[in-house]
Amino acid sequence: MKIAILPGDGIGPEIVAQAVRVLEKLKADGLAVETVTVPLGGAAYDQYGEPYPEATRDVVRTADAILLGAVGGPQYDTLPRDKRPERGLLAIRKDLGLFGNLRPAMLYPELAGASTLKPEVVAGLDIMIVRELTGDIYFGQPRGIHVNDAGEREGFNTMRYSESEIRRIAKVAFEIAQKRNKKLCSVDKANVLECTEFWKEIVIDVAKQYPDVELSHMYVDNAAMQLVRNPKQFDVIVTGNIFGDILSDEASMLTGSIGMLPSASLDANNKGLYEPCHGSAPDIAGKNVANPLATILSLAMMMRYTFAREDIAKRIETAVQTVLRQGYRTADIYEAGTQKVSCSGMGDAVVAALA
Ligand SMILES: NC(=O)c1ccc[n+]([C@@H]2O[C@H](COP(=O)([O-])OP(=O)(O)OC[C@H]3O[C@@H](n4cnc5c(N)ncnc54)[C@H](O)[C@@H]3O)[C@@H](O)[C@H]2O)c1
Ligand SMILES: CC(C)[C@H](C(=O)O)[C@@H](O)C(=O)O
Ligand SMILES: [Mg+2]
Repeated sequence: MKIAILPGDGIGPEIVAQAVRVLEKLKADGLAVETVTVPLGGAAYDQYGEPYPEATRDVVRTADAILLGAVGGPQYDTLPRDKRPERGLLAIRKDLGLFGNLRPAMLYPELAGASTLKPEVVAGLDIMIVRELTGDIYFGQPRGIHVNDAGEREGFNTMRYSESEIRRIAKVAFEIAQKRNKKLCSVDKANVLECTEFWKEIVIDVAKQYPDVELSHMYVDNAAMQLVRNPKQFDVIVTGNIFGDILSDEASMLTGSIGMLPSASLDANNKGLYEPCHGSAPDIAGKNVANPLATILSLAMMMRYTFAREDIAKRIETAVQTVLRQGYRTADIYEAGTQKVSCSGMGDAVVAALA
């Protein structure tokens, strides 16, 4: 296994360090792992003047899988847009064709009280959000900020989806639904946006190949509401890039904290980039208080999806469950009666639980 490690910015290096310790433990137990660490985002800009430099590109293109922390920070927000950390992240996703973004929102029973929702609303929650990751308003041309015909400054982006882009993500979502509870909800804004009306049409067509999956449709505004009203009505959700970005952050809070939500970004051959759904959290960076579990759980997803090592994925997930059962909590999921630990303290606990 050749794994590229991209710590990134803010809390990125702190949380990735804990996942790397898990990897080192697996290596000590006999797993053949080779890692290479390269910068992305602000860290890459600082070193190379580019958020996705050639040195990083060369490594990630030949790696089997990539583990990323997070990118971004206020010190980079005034750079020209093409130099910003977030552009580096979009560039790596596009460059590697990572169109299928899986964001599972699962509640560990031990964290039922950490959710801001009533325990009975979230108990047993297990949703998979399938977010399209290389299209939509994120990449559509034209875009920019210009002076319009009326002489006024104007910002604009373009929402676009081609038929093949919709077909391939719908296929991923139907196949995941087939392996789960066979319920797929496609989220759109077909009542207003032609682009997503087209999305809906194509998803309905793809559904003909999956008669065993029950397909439903929901407008994104309603979906945002339903996710907090009755999240357990969902099994798999498939949606475009921008709606998926927003709904997955919303879903993360159902699980107790955004620090719990992992993700996989896959290409057509299950080569993947694995990262927590959250950002670089500049407000807590450098304090050793961030929750590393989303990153550690992202490593579990890597074992499952890229390396087809369900046994190792389960081993990591079981270790996470064990430390939660033992009562260890980082600040974001802390409740009275549990034991508060630092980011590296949580890493210690997970490594010990792996033994
Ligand atoms: N995939 C990515 O790399 C990614 C994702 C989202 C945002 N960003 C970038 O991150 C920067 C900050 O963005 P933001 O503040 O909107 O979102 P954020 O996810 O970084 O932080 C939102 C809030 O959640 C908290 N939080 C996030 N992760 C946590 C963790 N592991 N443990 C404990 N608390 C955690 C933060 O402290 C903050 O209060 C921006 O530059 C943004 O562009 C990057
Ligand atoms: C940082 C940003 C480009 C990114 C996105 O919008 O996809 C982030 O919010 C995410 O969810 O991974
Ligand atoms: Mg996001």
